[in-house]
Amino acid sequence: MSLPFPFYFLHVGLADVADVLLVTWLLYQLYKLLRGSVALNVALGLLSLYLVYLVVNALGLGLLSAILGQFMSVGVLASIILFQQEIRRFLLNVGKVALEGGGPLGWWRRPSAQPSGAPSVAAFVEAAKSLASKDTGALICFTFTSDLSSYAESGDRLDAEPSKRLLLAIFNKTSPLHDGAVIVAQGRLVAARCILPVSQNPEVPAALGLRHRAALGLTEATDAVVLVVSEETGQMSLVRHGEIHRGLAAAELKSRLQEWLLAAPRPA
Ligand SMILES: Nc1ncnc2c1ncn2[C@@H]1O[C@H](COP(=O)(O)OP(=O)(O)OP(=O)(O)O)[C@@H](O)[C@H]1O
Repeated sequence: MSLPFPFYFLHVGLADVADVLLVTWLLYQLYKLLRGSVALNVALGLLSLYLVYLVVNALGLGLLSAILGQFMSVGVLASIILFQQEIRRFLLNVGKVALEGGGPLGWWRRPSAQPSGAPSVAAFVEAAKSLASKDTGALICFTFTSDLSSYAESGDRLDAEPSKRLLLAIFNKTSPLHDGAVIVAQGRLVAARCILPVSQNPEVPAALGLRHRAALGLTEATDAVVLVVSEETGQMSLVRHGEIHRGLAAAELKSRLQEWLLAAPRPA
């Protein structure tokens, strides 16, 4: 069925309108899923390449069109490889909703039934101070819009209220949970012993070992803020957007963390 307002050369039917609305909704869900991660930049790069391909094709530039066409023909396979983390996360969420039930909207990134809002920083700062004074290492990641569930899955699930005592118990050198990172989301300790992606940036100072490189790696790929306590030097650092702020005093750590956690966008 055609609408009563056919455009000049287009015949717009109701099915076309529904089609466009569905694609818009899908693209919005995709944006929400990728927002805050490098995958969004990759997706935008691929989209730009596809638009160039369409223009080149329409202009009839044979050679360029053939070259870009080669990329496009392997596009689906390349996308699966490039977005394997996101596809896995998406399928995990679909499976979770199928098992636990829930409405049709927001199923892509349904927030957990945890209290929302920024976590109180006092417990983290007090724990960091105490760990630093005993030269005990720690790695604590605060997540905002980026979904860190794939990293949380690499460790042990906790879902606990953050407290200084609990953080000290986790990072105690004799604790089976002390290795790796703790992930904090929506004011809860989600998981411990998590493995983070290590930064490959050649400009990272050689003095920084794997703990600091892991903090940098995560913040290069996501909008997380990471608190690091060095086992070697007892220094406290904060990492955000792939940048490290080292040797912070407790007061500075507290004010920066407070500022960053409050300024950060909440998940949709
Ligand atoms: N990819 C990773 N994800 C999470 N934690 C990691 C990762 N790699 C290393 N770690 C943690 O860092 C510890 C090793 O730290 P390493 O001494 O190499 O780093 P560092 O940056 O020099 O830190 P420190 O100053 O505390 O010694 C490991 O025992 C582990 O707990």
